[in-house]
Amino acid sequence: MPDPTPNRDTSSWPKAVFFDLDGTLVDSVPDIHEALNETLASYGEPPFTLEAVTRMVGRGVPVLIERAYASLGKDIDPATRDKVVARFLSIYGPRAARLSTLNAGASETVRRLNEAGIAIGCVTNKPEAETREILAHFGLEDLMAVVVAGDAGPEKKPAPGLLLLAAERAGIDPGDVLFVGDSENDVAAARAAGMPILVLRGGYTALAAEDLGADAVVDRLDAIEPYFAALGPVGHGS
Ligand SMILES: O=C(O)COP(=O)(O)O
Ligand SMILES: [Mg+2]
Repeated sequence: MPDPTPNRDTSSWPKAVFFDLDGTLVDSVPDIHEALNETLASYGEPPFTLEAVTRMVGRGVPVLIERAYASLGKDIDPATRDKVVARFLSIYGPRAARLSTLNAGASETVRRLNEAGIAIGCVTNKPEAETREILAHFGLEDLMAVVVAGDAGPEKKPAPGLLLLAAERAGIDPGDVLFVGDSENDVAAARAAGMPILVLRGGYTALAAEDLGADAVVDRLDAIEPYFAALGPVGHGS
């Protein structure tokens, strides 16, 4: 048992919890996999396995397409890539939540924190339209104080800009926000933004969860709350 820390007031920390989307709130890769293969087929290219696509997700759609073509051993110039991105989104957009499922504890955790007065955000490299479609499909969009997606303007994660924009829009100091993600991009973005970071095991990364450099690793999203006291303004960084 950890020592009790009676003088530490962490009851008001965090003021907000931001969640990554793909691989964190939602296991979204089945829909990405299907749409990517349909996109590639339309250009006469062969399909990838679900596992291969899982390793391509995490840096946004343009990088997904670049990684797919790199895996095919093909160079792709920026103009062609943008055309393929547009085709992918036209296929993926209308059915981004058909095969996807919520990760264990996602809905309950977002609801409970929201009821406790903690502002909830979603900060993802995925574009906003598809992000909102997925959140709405799972009944989470209305619970979000802020949604900042990959096309919001700032450089995508691992840069900190999307997280900082979300904090600004929520009117909350970045140090009062906990970020929950699944990959090295999330950890790097959170560190650069000055936010503590928890990582969910089993997300979209080739690395072991313990090696991502997060403040802690959780097996399920409903296991994050016990970490609040330790990661709060006093505990963080100690
Ligand atoms: O769109 C992606 O590549 C990944 O999105 P994420 O930031 O929600 O993991
Ligand atoms: Mg992710």
